[in-house]
Amino acid sequence: MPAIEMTNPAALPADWRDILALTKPRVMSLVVFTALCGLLVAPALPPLVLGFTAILCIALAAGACGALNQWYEVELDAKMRRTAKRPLPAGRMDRQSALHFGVGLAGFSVVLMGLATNWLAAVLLAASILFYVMIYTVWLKPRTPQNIVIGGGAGAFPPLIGWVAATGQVSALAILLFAIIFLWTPPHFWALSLFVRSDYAAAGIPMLPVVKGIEPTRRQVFLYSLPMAAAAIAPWPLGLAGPIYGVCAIILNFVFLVLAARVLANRSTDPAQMEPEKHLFAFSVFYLFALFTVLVADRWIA
Ligand code: HEM
Ligand SMILES: CC(C)=CCC/C(C)=C/CC/C(C)=C/COP(=O)(O)OP(=O)(O)O
Repeated sequence: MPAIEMTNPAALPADWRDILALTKPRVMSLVVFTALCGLLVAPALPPLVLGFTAILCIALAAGACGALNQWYEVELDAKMRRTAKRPLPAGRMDRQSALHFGVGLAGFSVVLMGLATNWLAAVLLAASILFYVMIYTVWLKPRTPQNIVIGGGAGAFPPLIGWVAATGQVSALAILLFAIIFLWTPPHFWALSLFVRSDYAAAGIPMLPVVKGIEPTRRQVFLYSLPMAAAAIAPWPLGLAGPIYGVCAIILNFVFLVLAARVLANRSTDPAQMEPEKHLFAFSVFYLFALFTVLVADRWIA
């Protein structure tokens, strides 16, 4: 645990914007959306109230992850331009409150999930929170550039949990949805890490471009994009999704691969000239929203 207390009592208390910021709402939006899509493409739909409760639980759990991550990383966040204005490093909230908020949300979301849907969904939810906080944030992130490959698995759970909340069991499409996000995470994050490399270097976090350099990271971005595209298109040939999904998935993945190839071809080491990396990062977020949207549309229209 970071040793120093970053609290600046003069700036307390936090307002609702800080509490919201603690949950990383922009990231949470995609986590929740993929969970909702996992629930909506499952073979059996739960009653509306239970479905809504399941998605609420996943949102609260994702918020807990954000709060616990920021509680643990207050010193690191203070060293990076991108994160220095967060409520804890900026001194607008005290660490103890963030810890209580995170633990409370985590416990509440898991128990509510178990009571409202089923205990397999609750166990998977608890495992994702523990995975993100303990395996990714505490263990791997400060130690190895493979942190996001292994630890990023936590972010791949939401559609699987949505599916299990609806059906009580795991099946092939749910596992494929997990695989798509698992393989999507490295290009998503490493594209960003290339143009904020100096932040990670300043904070001493061993992200790939800091440890191995820019060119190897660009190669990894492209290499992970290939199996990601295969996993994303696979539901169509496997008969788990129809042609609407198949055609849209091919187009989305084609664009993704073109942008990843532009990253691979970029020779600049100056963040100001890393347009291909910025484009791929921005597109990666749109891509996942769009891919999951067409999966649901395909299921509901066809
Ligand atoms: C270990 C895995 C991951 C890492 C290290 C990572 C890292 C990041 C970082 C550093 C940002 C920058 C924006 C910020 O400061 O909030 C970001 C943005 C974002 N990430 Fe990830 N991410 C990961 C996985 C995911 C997953 C699984 C999802 C959702 C399925 C996701 C969705 C998003 C979204 C929606 C944004 C916001 C982009 C924006 O602000 O426009 N990320 N990610
Ligand atoms: C089912 C469930 C609850 C899953 C949620 C898992 C989750 C929160 C996934 C998102 C991953 C994420 C925010 C990574 C940010 O990396 P970082 O923490 O290194 O980013 P930072 O540098 O911005 O703090």
